[in-house]
Amino acid sequence: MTFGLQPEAGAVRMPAPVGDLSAHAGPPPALLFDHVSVRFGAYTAVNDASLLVGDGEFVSIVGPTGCGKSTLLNVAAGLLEPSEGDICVYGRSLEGINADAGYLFQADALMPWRTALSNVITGLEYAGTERKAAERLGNEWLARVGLSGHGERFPHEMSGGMRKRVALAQTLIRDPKIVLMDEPFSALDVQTRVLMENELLQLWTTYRKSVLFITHDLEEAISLSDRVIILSAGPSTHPIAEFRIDLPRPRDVAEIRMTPRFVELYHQIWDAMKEEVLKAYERNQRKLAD
Ligand SMILES: Nc1ncnc2c1ncn2[C@@H]1O[C@H](COP(=O)(O)OP(=O)(O)OP(=O)(O)O)[C@@H](O)[C@H]1O
Repeated sequence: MTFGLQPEAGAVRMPAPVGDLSAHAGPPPALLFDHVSVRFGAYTAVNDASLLVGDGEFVSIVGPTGCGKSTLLNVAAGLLEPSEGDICVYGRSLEGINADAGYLFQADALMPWRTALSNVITGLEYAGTERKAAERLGNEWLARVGLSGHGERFPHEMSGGMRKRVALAQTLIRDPKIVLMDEPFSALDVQTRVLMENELLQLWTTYRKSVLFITHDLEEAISLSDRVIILSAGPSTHPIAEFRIDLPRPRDVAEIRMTPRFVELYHQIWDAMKEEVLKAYERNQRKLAD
């Protein structure tokens, strides 16, 4: 069975659950969800989910609201233990926090009492890096995310886009092999969002991290990713389809959205997703009526 790394060109719809890992060949993937289920009390949020992120691959997960996207990301981060199944990081079963992963959330996780530079180097400080060396590296990273000369600003003195850049530098300065991103740009205005998406792609091209990216936004998922995985509506979420995104790189996320191939992929993926979105919407309406 094709398991993600080399699906055929174009759209590849996979049966649910996507789960036969035995046929996966090649080097161990950065992340492997092996028949993962997550229950919160009697509620089954995720049921028998299997998926992988190859080394250096950019994979997005999309799905209806509340279906379990963040839950899967928390499992990958080691913040949440699966009720069943296993999560492997570069071939090794994960126990505790995923030390190979950096995490970027939707909400700002910057410390308001620290300057941009001081926020960027927080992780290095905890790791015991000498202050001068940490500051030198911190300034390099601020330059890489377009914030040269802004190191002394406090979070309240920066725009949402600038704060997001600081958060990105804060995550990448620790050189994680894997970056877990939970709707990192959803709070930004449309223009800033496009700028940040392009910057993320440039950084990804340079440093080739393995990325698992969660988003509601199908356009964002297609324009950034190598593969897009669709989750079913909750409860008992699991992958229902995956699509290889065969758009050329390097990409400009605004321009790529105008291309015929992008539009074609969008239609194919939306076709696979809309039934689940509708199901989730109807369930939410019923909950509100109860
Ligand atoms: N700690 C928890 N305890 C109980 N239920 C939880 C917990 N965390 C998540 N859930 C439930 O699990 C389901 C999936 O939640 P999750 O946050 O993973 O969904 P999501 O797809 O990321 O949501 P959104 O689209 O709103 O960002 C939801 O019904 C949620 O209420």
